[in-house]
Amino acid sequence: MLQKSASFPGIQGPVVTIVMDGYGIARSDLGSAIAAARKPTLDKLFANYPNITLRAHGIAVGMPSDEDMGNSEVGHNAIGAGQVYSQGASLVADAIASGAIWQGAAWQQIVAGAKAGRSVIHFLGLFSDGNVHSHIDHLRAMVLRARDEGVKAVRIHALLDGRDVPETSALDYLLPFEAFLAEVSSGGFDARIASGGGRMNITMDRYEANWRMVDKGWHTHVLGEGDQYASASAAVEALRVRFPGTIDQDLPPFVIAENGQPVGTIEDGDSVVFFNFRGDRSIEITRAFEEATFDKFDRVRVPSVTYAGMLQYDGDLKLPRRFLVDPPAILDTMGEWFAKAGLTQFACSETQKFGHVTYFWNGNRSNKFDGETYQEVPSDVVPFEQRPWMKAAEIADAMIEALKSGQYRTLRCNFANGDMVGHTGNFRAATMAIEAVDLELARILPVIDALGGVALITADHGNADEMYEIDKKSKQPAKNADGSFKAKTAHTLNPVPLILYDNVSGGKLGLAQNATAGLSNIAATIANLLGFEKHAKWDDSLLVVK
Ligand SMILES: O=C(O)[C@H](O)COP(=O)(O)O
Ligand SMILES: [Mn+2]
Ligand SMILES: [Mn+2]
Repeated sequence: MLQKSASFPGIQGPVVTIVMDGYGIARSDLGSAIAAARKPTLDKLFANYPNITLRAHGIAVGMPSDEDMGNSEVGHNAIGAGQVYSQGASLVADAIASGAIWQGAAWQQIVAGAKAGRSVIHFLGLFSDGNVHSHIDHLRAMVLRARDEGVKAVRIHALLDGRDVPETSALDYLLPFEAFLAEVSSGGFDARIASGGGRMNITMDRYEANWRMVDKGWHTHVLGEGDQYASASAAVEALRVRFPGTIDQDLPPFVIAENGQPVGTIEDGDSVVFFNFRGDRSIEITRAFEEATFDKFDRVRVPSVTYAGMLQYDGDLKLPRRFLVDPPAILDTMGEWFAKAGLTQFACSETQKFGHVTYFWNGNRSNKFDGETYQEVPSDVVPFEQRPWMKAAEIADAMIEALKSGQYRTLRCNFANGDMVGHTGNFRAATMAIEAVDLELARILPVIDALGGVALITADHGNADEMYEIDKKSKQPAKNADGSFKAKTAHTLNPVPLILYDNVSGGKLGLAQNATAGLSNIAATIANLLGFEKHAKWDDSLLVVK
């Protein structure tokens, strides 16, 4: 049981955590949609309330190195668990480096399954080195291992990124990889890219926002239906001419064919590895491969395959059944321990981030703890640069209603705007996204005051704080040939804010900045605000009681 705090009785009213997804602290105003936004409420918060910065990238959130940006999964895991676990990116890299992955039953079944059939392994996943959902080096290692174990053919189904990496970088990955595949295709081994498309166009939907994407992906990868090209790089070049201005993540699907025949449809007896390690965008396609009865779209033909995910994406649902590397065992989350203490908890976001404040928050578990209530506001299915306000107002409505109901001791929400609009690379829309969040904070905070509560306002990682690519050499914003700035769609390496909105303690409470303060210190801070000591496993609280 969590112990009652000896030094602080806890806030009488509700304790609220607001995650502004993708809101980092920019190093420079140039290129920051946050600096360019009109945000009087946030300006007042930074000027008048205790606030510090938190590390939200790299080793501080369980990534392999400090070159790795943060992301929603590792960020919400660290917030919710109050601890830092080695995350998928690190676990897979380590399993490959040590060779443990090849000794595991899942890899051996993938190889044995393929050999019992046509001896084909399909590798499907996000084709970049973003290290948010996947890493191309993991794919390369698996192709080589498959060859060395005597598999006859591999087929790669490449989801183009442009969201965790520069927005038109697909050829930087495809051309060297095609050369690599050509080089290893000898002595009876045949390795080719068979299909692909932009990750926000096909296959990688999340939280059931738009099953149509998965439907299109199935038709592309499994059935081999769609526009045909001679190679993936030729497809990308042609699609860029046909759809000018379309960035990689949005490119339409393509199928690689020879003499009119797709080179890599997925057939009975094949093996399939979905090589993303992150779960949110892996679950729907995995369900399409694994579920016997399935009503999300017409699969037309369901090949009988040996299927594995890089990790298990949902431990509660056991999805997928077979996986190459064990996921981090995230234990003792604040959701669990607050439930054990009998606290009522409310979580809300719109579809695009709903799982972030529920499933990621609770250590990648889809089942609720006792006393938790979840509310999902359905997201629009549109390009978010066209609706930068997204569902911020509706999330605020839900939070205000939940607050006023008096039913919840602690509440949390995620505003998707800074992140989802930041990923479009549209600077103007991103400023509006931040302005929308600011407007809604101005609605929620007075309600918290009226109830005698407090709020922690923070973020999971940066995004809208850096909307221009930074040139690696000069460290300055990079420019296009025409002199305009190069739009950046990915997350940033910047820290995030932690603001304590407190009008009830009379200045008794503050936040302690220290060199290692990070997202994993938030759980203990919330526990203290609720009047509890932190769980022994959680990183230290940042709350100062004067
Ligand atoms: O999945 C995505 O949209 C991006 O790769 C990462 O964004 P998120 O980590 O904020 O979800
Ligand atoms: Mn995020
Ligand atoms: Mn993001």
